[in-house]
Amino acid sequence: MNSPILITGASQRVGLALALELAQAGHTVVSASRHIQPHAAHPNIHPFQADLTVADQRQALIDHLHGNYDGLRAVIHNASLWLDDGLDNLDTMFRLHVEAPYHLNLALGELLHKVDKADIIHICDETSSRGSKSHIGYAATKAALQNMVLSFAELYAPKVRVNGILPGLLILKEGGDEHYRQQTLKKALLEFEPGARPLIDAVLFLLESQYSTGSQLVINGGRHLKNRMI
Ligand SMILES: NC(=O)C1=CN([C@@H]2O[C@H](COP(=O)(O)OP(=O)(O)OC[C@H]3O[C@@H](n4cnc5c(N)ncnc54)[C@H](OP(=O)(O)O)[C@@H]3O)[C@@H](O)[C@H]2O)C=CC1
Ligand SMILES: Nc1nc2c(c(=O)[nH]1)N=C([C@H](O)[C@@H](O)CO)CN2
Repeated sequence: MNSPILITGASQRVGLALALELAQAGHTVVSASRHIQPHAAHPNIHPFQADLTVADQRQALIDHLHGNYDGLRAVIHNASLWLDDGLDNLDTMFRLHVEAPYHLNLALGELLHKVDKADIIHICDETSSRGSKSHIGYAATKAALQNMVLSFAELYAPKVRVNGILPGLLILKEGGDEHYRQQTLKKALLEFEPGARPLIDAVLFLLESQYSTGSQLVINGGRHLKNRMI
């Protein structure tokens, strides 16, 4: 059976590392993002160019999956923009973090139900459960993404498991200064920049897991325990 894993936002950084790991393990990966990167080439990775904030392009991805594959092994919602606050940015992040996963999950349910075990994984953020005064809109739209884990887990059980991953720091934004880097690292008990590995490990765990649905895996280096008042 021809049942790939769809990863949104796999053109760079964490999503790309995840796509390569799954492709090297023998999975077919459909990678959907706005840009197609030559360095992301792998015979098992099938790139699909789409801006997922645009309804027609999102629908083209859905039609492509229905037209070319018999089933879907997993959908991983990784595509994201970490934008500053502002009305336009809030709208863009709402369309990417909420509207796109909502429509994709509903439209791809039939394909997911065609395989024996299927997974949907929402890549959220630890700020989706505690807020962020510097990225209010980002945290709020990721919170909605986190909330949809619960609804879709209930809707699609038992055949499709739906889980969330809440990372703290993975990879710092390029171009940040050393002071910002040190300040950010110090926010966790484990004071290093972990890269994509913790998220890849969490995805591999969920893909193998038989008994997790509607759950949230937090990978934040113990950030919630740092500088506690008591
Ligand atoms: N980096 C970190 O420390 C942390 C990351 N996370 C989460 O982990 C995930 C991976 O993080 P990271 O690798 O840093 O994310 P990046 O911001 O580096 O990459 C996000 C991906 O989303 C894609 N994307 C952005 N806009 C759109 C769009 N409109 N349509 C389709 N694809 C889009 C980008 O590709 P393109 O530009 O080609 O469209 C890119 O591949 C994200 O969900 C992020 O929120 C959570 C906590 C911390
Ligand atoms: N889509 C993205 N989301 C997030 C990013 C990013 O670069 N792209 N970065 C962060 C920060 O690294 C943060 O965790 C530490 O300052 C959060 N989300």
